Amino acid sequence: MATEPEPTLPFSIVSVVEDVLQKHGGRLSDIDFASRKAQEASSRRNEAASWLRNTVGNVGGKDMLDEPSEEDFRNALRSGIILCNALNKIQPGAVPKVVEAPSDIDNIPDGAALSVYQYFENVRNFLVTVEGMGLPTFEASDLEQGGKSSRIVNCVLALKSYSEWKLGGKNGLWKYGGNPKPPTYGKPIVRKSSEPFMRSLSRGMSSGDKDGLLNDPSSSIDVVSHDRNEGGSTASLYSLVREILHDRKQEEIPFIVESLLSKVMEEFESRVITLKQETSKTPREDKSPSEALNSNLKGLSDDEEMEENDYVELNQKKNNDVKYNNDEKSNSQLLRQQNIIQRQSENIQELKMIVHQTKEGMHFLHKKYREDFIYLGKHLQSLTSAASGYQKVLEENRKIYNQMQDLKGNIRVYCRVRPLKRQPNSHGIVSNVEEENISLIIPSKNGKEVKKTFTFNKVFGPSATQGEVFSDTQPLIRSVLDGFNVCIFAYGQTGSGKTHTMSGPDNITEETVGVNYRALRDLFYLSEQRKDRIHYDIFVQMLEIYNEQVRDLLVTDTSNKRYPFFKIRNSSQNGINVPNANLVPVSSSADVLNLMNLGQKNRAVSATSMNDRSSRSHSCLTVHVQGRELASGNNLRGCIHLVYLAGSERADKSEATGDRLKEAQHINRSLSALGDVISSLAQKQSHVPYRNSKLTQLLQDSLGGQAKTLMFVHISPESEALAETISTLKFAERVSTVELGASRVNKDSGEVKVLKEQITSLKETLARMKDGEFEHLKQRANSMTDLPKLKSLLSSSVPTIWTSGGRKLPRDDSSSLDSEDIYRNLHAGVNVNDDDKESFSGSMNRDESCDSLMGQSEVESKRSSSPLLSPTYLFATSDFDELELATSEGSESDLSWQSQSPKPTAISNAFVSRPKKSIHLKQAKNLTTRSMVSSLSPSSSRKQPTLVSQSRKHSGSIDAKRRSGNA
Ligand SMILES: Nc1ncnc2c1ncn2[C@@H]1O[C@H](COP(=O)(O)OP(=O)(O)OP(=O)(O)O)[C@@H](O)[C@H]1O
Repeated sequence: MATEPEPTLPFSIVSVVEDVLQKHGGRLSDIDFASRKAQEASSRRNEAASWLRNTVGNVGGKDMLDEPSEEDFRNALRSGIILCNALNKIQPGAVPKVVEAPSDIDNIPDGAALSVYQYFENVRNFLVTVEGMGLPTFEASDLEQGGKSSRIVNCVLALKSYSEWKLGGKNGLWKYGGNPKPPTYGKPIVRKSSEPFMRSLSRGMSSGDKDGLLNDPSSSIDVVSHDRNEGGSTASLYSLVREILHDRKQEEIPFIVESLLSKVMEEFESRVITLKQETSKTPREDKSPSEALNSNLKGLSDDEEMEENDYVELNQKKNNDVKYNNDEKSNSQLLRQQNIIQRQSENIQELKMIVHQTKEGMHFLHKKYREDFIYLGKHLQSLTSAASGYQKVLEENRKIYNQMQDLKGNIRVYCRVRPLKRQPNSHGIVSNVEEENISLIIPSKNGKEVKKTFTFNKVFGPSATQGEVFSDTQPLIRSVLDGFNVCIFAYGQTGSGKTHTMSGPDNITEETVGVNYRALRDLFYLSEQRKDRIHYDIFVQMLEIYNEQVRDLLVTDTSNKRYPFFKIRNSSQNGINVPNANLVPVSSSADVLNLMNLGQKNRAVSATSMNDRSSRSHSCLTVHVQGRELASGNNLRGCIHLVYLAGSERADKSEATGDRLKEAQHINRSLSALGDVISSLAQKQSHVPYRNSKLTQLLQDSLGGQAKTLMFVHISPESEALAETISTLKFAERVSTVELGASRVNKDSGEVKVLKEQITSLKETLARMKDGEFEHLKQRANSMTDLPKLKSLLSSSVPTIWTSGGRKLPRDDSSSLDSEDIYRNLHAGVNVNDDDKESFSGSMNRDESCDSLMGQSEVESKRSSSPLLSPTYLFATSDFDELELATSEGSESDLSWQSQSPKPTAISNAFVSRPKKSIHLKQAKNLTTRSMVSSLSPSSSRKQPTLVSQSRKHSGSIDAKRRSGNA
């Protein structure tokens, strides 16, 4: 069985003894040996007395005291009885006869001498026996006072030792010196003699023979044997011991040695305890670097974010530490550390794996993100292009929409017939109302009734609702928000229903509300619908033109009766022609209606004999729309004019005189100017006479160009209003058919025939010319069917050419003239006599309304110089018979003017020659009116060759027709 190697102490026993000797050696010399000796003697005596008492028991009725004094001890043993009994106990019969003490021993004083016999016999027997046993003895005198009680004690203790030896089962010869060990450390070592000890000690000291000391079995000081290999130390120890003991008495040495050994043991034990304590606390408090490293690594193991570099660094540190700890303990620690490192390595590998996976995940996400980004980019691109495409589509839609509006005609005329008033002796003249036609029953002089039909873009009968009337107006509102200018006129004789159409009746309901309100409602509704694309700002102006002066109707301070007049500036960039007038921002149709009410109050209204609400001025409500496209930032601007034209009644019927007559003249003049402008626009003339009236000047931006014009023409169905009705309808129809005729040129081959008839008419006119200057031209013209040739011929022959407006054109401008110009100027060259001028002046007052409707007012003075330009003339040329009937209820001067006018008659004759009913009425109106309007302004010369060439193709049929007509 393998034995555990004893742990090696970090200190030697020699060093302990040395330390004790050095510490306590000096003090040992001061020990009180006397007292120690007395103490020792007392202790031994007590031991002996105790043993005797236990062995012998009560002797003579007296027990041995536990701690007897020296005297008590001698007295108790003086009789020799106790001693003999004790000896007999150990060795029965050793003393065959013991002289007992007398029975009255209690009466004998302790110090009294016993009988000699007793004394001698017992003590002598005892001493002889003991001596025979080889035990120490004493002298009998020692039992007496002054004797050495120590020898008695030694004898008793020897006897005790013998007894114990014998009781231990030992037999044979007992030797007192055979007792090897002292009973305890604390008890003094009892030797029979100290000499052997001292001898052996001295011998060892003197000879240096350690064996002598070691071989002494009685020596209990064997500490040196442990240090026998410590040569130097042992020598110094000897010298120390010698120094301490050399002056001591023999009997003191055992005590000194005993004390020293006791101290040595104490010192040794304390050192061992200290060592144990240090050993037990060292693992906790004094960590080695490797242990500290382990702790660090453990901490790091918890940290999953430990960087690899840190780990390498720590690993190096650890390796260094491993080198530092190379003992077994360190090896175990190293093992633990290696385990930890292995775990850490595994953790790191795991972390690396996670990092790798995370990196791959991130890479994947990054790649996916890039793909998504690219996809989104493409998607966004497609969305952007789709959005821009959408914008383009919207723009295209807007263009198409407005082109469609254009195809309908930039100038559209709607006719509305008011319900017949229930008046006595009043009957209606409207016989029929269709989609685009209205027929009147016109009484003739001979009692026959003639049916006259007029054609418009739309005709609304008396039963038409407000909603139906507005339905065709609605598309124009959208155009306003698309950036177009729109102008809606309400035209007609006073009391014919203008206010009803535009505003509604007095008691307005949702159904009866007029065009104004509906248009504004749609305007705001559409602007609200478009607000995510376009932001609109909407402003309102309301102006009045009274006696050719412009007033602001949105003034709130009406205390000043003298309204300021405003100038019209058509050069403004923002489309606001009267910048000084109030321009009120609005956000709802209700705002506009409130402003309209204000304007209506401010409007100059005066009673007339025909209608107490008849207004004597034009009023114009203008809604300006400014939009900003949110996507592109583009701005657009549009406006809508809602125009109430003043009543167009004839001056004689309204019994106007004085101021009223002046008002009527201004009104008619401005209406005439409006007719001129519309006619010019319809013919696409390069010059449009906007500046001939405040009305046309104000509406300049909304008449012509991309602007859209809608005219509501109102007629009264009563027979009393026949003349006004016919005048109104003729003007309206001319406006309507002129525009539609222009758009139908390439569609209607029937026009070719009419154009050819125009040429024929020209030829016939020329034939009647008496002027010798043009005689040869007439002859040549008669032989010509090619207008360009005619034109070039005329331009080379005529030194000065006058336009319809009376402008004098230079010769080099003549190339721009067409056949109509030529035709017109041919007539302009005719001398008109004074009678003609007067008759014309007279006819103006007579038929002011007709004058205004015919559209010739550009230069008042030029009018008289060229009767051919008179509107009255133009009407007469188209349907002379009807006009004659219509105006038959007028003054005689009308008829006389017409009859006195030779040129209209000449022209009308040309048209009378053609069969009136041979062409569809509408077409006939269009063509006839076109021919008349053509006489006012030049048409496109580019179309002439085409028309002429067409005329050539059909010349045969025309000639045949003419021949049949003549026949
Ligand atoms: N389509 C219609 N249906 C029913 N009543 C109508 C219609 N048109 C006009 N009226 C009525 O005829 C009368 C005259 O109409 P309105 O006042 O509109 O004429 P006006 O042309 O505006 O006259 P003025 O030029 O004098 O202002 C009004 O009482 C009106 O209610």
